[in-house]
Amino acid sequence: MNKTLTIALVAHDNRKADLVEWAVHNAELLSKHHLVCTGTTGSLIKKAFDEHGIKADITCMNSGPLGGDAEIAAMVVKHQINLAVFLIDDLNPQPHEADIQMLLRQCRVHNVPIACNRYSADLMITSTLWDNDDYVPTEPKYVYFKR
Ligand SMILES: O=C(CO)COP(=O)(O)O
Repeated sequence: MNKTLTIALVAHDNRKADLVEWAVHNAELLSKHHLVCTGTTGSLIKKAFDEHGIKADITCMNSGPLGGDAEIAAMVVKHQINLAVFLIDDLNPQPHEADIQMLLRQCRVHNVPIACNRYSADLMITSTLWDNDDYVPTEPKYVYFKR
């Protein structure tokens, strides 16, 4: 991929091992991009990258329950995120469910690709569309009533 992307990486506690493993597996590619993570996810990815001698540009926001998802959602709204990988723990409740839904919703509203499993993440980071200047993503066509 020739473009430099800003990629959000977020995982719930029970999915962090999975995301760290995925990030290390794809470190060569990820190290060419800017990574924005929620606090704990980012510190674990940094640690794993350090252990493997991988240099990467990683920005850590607040921890998810303390507003990290909300900060990344705000970046999505401002079109500062090109791609998000969000491994959600679908089997346990989270105290900040509202923020999680907000991040997912803002990615849908602003047409930001978001992978919620590793298979989707693999497909998204290997897509040739990133470098295809003729490809223009179709925006969602919402019909809504203005109040
Ligand atoms: O809770 C999260 C996402 O909803 C992740 O936050 P942390 O990476 O800080 O654990």
